Amino acid sequence: MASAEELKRAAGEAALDHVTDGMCLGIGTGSTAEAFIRVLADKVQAGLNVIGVATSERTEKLCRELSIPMATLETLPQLDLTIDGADELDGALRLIKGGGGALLREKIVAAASKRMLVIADESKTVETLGAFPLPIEINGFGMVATYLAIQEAADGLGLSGELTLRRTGEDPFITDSGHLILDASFGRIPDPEALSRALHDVPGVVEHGLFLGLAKEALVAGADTVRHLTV
Ligand SMILES: O=C(CO)[C@H](O)[C@H](O)COP(=O)(O)O
Repeated sequence: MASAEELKRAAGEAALDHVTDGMCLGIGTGSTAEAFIRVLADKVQAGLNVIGVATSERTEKLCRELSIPMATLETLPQLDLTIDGADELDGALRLIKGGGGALLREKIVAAASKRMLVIADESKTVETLGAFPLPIEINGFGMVATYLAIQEAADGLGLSGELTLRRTGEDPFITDSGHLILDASFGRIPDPEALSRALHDVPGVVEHGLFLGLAKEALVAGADTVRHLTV
């Protein structure tokens, strides 16, 4: 049986077929995105000409270490393709992202791209989003008020569950943009669009990890093959 690492690498290798010379690439965050970055770096070494925009400081550092040419979204605000992992994807390619804490930049970069291609292994596919706790990036100011307002918004949709402040050891986890993350264990999310709107209506919510209508394609690595899903 293929290991998780092998599946991530298979998805990363399959993603290379979608990368062509001269592309401006959004580059995702997480272990699957890192598997892609490593195979991309080999191609760049062999002469592929691309320029990347990272979705996190961690990705930026790895890409630079591997000599992938990098730019910022300020200098390159329109990208051809973003390749990124996901924590969950459903049949309509709606995603939960942010397990690695990079959801805000990931969403900005994906939205600035003509295409978003998700890379994942089969374990990430679900019927209904929500088994993975939904990351919600919030401003530190008034965080208790924001916490309560999120609970109220979720209650209004019939969703309830724990909201947990993400930590690194004893300290709150701080995102690359200086915010906090609440991980929301709502369970099944039958109407992700309604939850997205409700969360965006809460002052203090900077962004959430529901990626809706952004990904039109995914490469999902299973034991025998990598499936190319489209919507
Ligand atoms: O959204 C993300 C980071 O914010 C990642 O894409 C997501 O957490 C999946 O990570 P991995 O490939 O390590 O399972």
